[in-house]
Amino acid sequence: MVSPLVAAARLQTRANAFRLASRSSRFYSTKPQSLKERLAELIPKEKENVKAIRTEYGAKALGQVTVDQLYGGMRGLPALIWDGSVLDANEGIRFRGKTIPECQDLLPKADGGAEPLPEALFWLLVTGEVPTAEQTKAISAEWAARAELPKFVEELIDRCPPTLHPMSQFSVAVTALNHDSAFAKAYQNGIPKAEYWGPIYEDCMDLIAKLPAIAGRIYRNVYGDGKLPAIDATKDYAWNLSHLLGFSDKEAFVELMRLYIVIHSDHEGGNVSAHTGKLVGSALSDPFLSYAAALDGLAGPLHGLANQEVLLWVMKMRSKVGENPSDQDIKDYIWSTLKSGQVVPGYGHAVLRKTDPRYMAQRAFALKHLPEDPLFKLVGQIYNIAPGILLEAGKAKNPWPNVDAHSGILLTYYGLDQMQFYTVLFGVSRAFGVAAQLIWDRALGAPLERPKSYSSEAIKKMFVGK
Ligand SMILES: CC(=O)SCCNC(=O)CCNC(=O)[C@H](O)C(C)(C)COP(=O)(O)OP(=O)(O)OC[C@H]1O[C@@H](n2cnc3c(N)ncnc32)[C@H](O)[C@@H]1OP(=O)(O)O
Ligand SMILES: O=C([O-])CC(=O)C(=O)O
Repeated sequence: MVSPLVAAARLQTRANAFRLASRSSRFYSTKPQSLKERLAELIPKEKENVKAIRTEYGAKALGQVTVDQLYGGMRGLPALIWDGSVLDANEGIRFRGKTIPECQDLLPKADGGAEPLPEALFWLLVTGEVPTAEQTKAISAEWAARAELPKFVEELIDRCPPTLHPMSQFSVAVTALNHDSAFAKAYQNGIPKAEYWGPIYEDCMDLIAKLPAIAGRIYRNVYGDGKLPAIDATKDYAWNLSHLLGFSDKEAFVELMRLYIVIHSDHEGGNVSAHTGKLVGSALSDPFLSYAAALDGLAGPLHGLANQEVLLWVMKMRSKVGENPSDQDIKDYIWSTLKSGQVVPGYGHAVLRKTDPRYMAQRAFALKHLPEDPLFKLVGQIYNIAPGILLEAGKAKNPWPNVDAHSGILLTYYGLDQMQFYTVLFGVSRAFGVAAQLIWDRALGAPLERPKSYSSEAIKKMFVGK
């Protein structure tokens, strides 16, 4: 049974597809309209839209800023613009207005696949439109064609000691891609501001295309014999990522990667990685430098590294309480974590106040593909217990699980059990949202970010006696 919302979105998509198909057959007899061509059409309209909003509402206030917000990590502070995705505290993420189930329903799939293709999600994030199957395939082919790494970047990764955390290796490699940045070169050659988005787009496409080769190389160097297969230009992005990691023979793993990249791609503008990418990009650092900075933020345990921390925590729990713990064993373990001053990884969120729909999407995947897996059952048991304890402890504003509470056990099931590597996969995914945002920021001429900071002394002086 399809909800009215999904049915309406489907109709809209079919209308879009029809419009696109007829436009492309009129103007491009052999090739479908490319993402860059569509973007070039959308940018002037969006510039007009922003101009109109600023003329009409530019002087309106969005609310008050409290002193607590300055000390409290700016929670709830309205400070950023990003159209790609919006997070509702109770409902979770929508990509260009579409929920995760709607994306699963509407976005093109691989032949024989059931999960949406990340290529299509990128198109959606950039344009707000669902691409046709043909356009999605064209992105797969384009990314495959751009996938090769410069030799010196391969050597740089090969020289990293295997003891260097995979996220640090990842960041080093992405930073080094700046060597060939089209934007950095164009800037040095005096490109005018109105044209920035063109080379930024090229860099973003290169960035996303090269991430599987970086991730695969790190994985094979640290956990294998360092030898990598060639990518297959006829396959999709997630298949090639799986192939470079050594898992493309498991069709369900490839499907997992498709879902994984889609759900981890973007989480509105204010999360640490997305905001870091935007901030660094605002200095006109190229997309490689901007995304390396974003990766460094993603590598923190309160953000993307939490997926590694969850699995470590679950494994430690298992070694303490055994394979089949009672509810009481789990309760005691969670309390011992809290009493020792640590967070329960995978639980809580800065914005969400209900179970993360990304957790639910992964749970649905597990119910379909690995319902009897003992680790999946354990994670489900923890889900039944942890929120009650976090509520009783009374500190966390959100006692429910986030995306990171589930991803590790899915990867472990398929044999990817090297948990230090997990955040690299998150980093491959998050590039989709950050890249889409960098393209639009430069297209719309977003300025250098520079908010005001205050000293505590200044705050006291402002309010003393008032
Ligand atoms: C992809 C992602 O980034 S999803 C998030 C991944 N991170 C994790 O799963 C780590 C565990 N969770 C947390 O640390 C937090 O919930 C965060 C960082 C995600 C959100 O932080 P905040 O917005 O500050 O949460 P909140 O306002 O609820 O925090 C209030 C208090 O509850 C604590 N708290 C929040 N979540 C948890 C948790 N899971 N376990 C224990 N304590 C928690 C906070 O540490 C804070 O304590 P303090 O007052 O002593 O500083
Ligand atoms: O939104 C946040 O702050 C953290 C998060 O879940 C993400 O970035 O995916």
